[in-house]
Amino acid sequence: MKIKTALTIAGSDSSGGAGIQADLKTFSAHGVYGMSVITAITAQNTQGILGIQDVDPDIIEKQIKAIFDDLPVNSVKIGMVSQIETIQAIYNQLTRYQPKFIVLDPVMISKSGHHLLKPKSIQTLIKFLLPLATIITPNLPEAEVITQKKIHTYQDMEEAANKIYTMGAKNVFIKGGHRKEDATDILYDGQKFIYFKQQRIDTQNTHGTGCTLSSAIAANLALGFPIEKAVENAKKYITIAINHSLDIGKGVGPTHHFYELYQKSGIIN
Ligand SMILES: Nc1ncnc2c1ncn2[C@@H]1O[C@H](COP(=O)(O)OP(=O)(O)O)[C@@H](O)[C@H]1O
Ligand SMILES: Cc1ncc(COP(=O)(O)OP(=O)(O)O)c(N)n1
Repeated sequence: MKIKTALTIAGSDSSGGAGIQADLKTFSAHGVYGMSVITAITAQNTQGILGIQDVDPDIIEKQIKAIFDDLPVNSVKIGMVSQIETIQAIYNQLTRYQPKFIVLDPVMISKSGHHLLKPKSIQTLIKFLLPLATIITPNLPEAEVITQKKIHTYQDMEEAANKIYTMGAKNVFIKGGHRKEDATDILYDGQKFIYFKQQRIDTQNTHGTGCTLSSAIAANLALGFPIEKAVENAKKYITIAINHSLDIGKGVGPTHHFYELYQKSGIIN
């Protein structure tokens, strides 16, 4: 069997629950070979973020170049991009190498309330990275920022998906993890809205859910699944990962990436 590969371009989370660490665990659980470009180092745990150090844009470009000049890349996931210079570095290299699939998680603010994207960089992300996306995966607050409109109902989620689609993303997946009623997400491919219905799981341990979901989509695209099936599989994956989330640390614990769980579930062979 030919090995499939995925690249995450994201920030490091020292506590291992989100960012690069969650992405690589997710790739591994799918049997996909993971590679990483680190955009920023966060000193982070289940309680919050103590500090952020951005990586020099030049070394970000070199990390991307080092990978694409040597290794096959079946899909790319983009997470925390932090600042304008980082976005430009990623844009320069991805337009050069043109990977087939780009999953863009427009990470803005962590659950603990810290800015992971400087507010003045939002328009740069929308202008440069959004049009490169095979699929963009905003949570509700991120979709509200991108569309500049409040979202309460399913109808609002559909309207936001439609608006973000017109901005240039080929598919839009609005995540409902911040809904009170349920955790239903909606995918829009420019023609139809597909609902991924899910009851809320009663747990406080949801650190890294967005990172896990977006990297699971990237893993499924790398494995060759079409977009709708890739999202369906990823939604199953995140639901199992939250169901088995870990009560570790003093705050919001992380999701669990346990290869055998996914094998037993039938999502992964
Ligand atoms: N309590 C929960 N129960 C079930 N699914 C959840 C829960 N919280 C989040 N999810 C799911 O996790 C995925 C990530 O969503 P979300 O938590 O909104 O992302 P983010 O981490 O970017 O804020 C979505 O599929 C969402 O529906
Ligand atoms: C380094 C890093 N990247 C992204 C996030 C945000 O992760 P997310 O999956 O949205 O989870 P929460 O932080 O909201 O729990 C992060 N925290 N750190």
